Amino acid sequence: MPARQILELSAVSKTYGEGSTTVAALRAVDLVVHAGEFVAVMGPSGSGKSSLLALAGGLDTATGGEIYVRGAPLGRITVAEKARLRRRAVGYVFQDYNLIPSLNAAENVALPLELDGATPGKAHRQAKDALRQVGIEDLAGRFLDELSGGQQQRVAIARAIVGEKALILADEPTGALDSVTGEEIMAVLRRRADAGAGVVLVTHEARHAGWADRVVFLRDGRVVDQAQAENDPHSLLADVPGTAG
Ligand SMILES: Nc1ncnc2c1ncn2[C@@H]1O[C@H](COP(=O)(O)OP(=O)(O)OP(=O)(O)O)[C@@H](O)[C@H]1O
Repeated sequence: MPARQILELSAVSKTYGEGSTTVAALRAVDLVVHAGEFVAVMGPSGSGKSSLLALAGGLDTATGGEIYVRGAPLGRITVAEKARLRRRAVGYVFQDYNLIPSLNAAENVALPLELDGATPGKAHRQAKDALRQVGIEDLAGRFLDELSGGQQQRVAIARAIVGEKALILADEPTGALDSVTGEEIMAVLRRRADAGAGVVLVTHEARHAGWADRVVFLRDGRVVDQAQAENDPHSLLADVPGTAG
């Protein structure tokens, strides 16, 4: 039986602005991510990687085409249905973490579970487990201003993986981490995919893309040559100044 589709982008386009200031960030992008699949998205700065992730996570709306998360068309479900789907099924690691300063690390991680109706005890247990997976269980009671940038980034990753999300979307999730911790985070994402999640990672580091089953390369808002990227992501980065990792 073929693996279940977790995410599908069908002819998705995204333009920002109007008239002479229009920017076409994505142009007719098709992409399917199955359960158990870890997909890396690479490409030069401005090629549309963050836009693709934001649309897939329902944080922004497409200008054209349709996006399906676990079969639900994001452009055609209600705002409430979309909010529920995002809470239950989607874990998102933001570039700027998006954590809540008045909550401690464990509370930040537990929040999406509690919003979704989990008891505080169960949510806290799952939050502790997610913090353990990213290596900072001992910092569960710390507030954000007591954590380093890298530790905050790990809290953000824990929040995205907590509660066995079906789809994990991570936008450059290792920027504040040293290379050893970065590799550990890749191993965490790999394990989530092996356990059945669909994982999409935006990265400019070829060695991180090496953890993925498939590499999708974007250029000027279009998907170019997945097969080549799969065989040798370095080759696709070679002519892009400032992106070789
Ligand atoms: N909110 C916005 N308003 C206007 N233009 C935007 C907005 N967000 C992105 N863009 C433009 O859309 C294009 C794609 O941007 P996007 O951030 O998706 O690229 P990226 O590949 O993630 O880049 P980077 O690697 O630098 O983060 C760029 O030309 C960018 O300037």
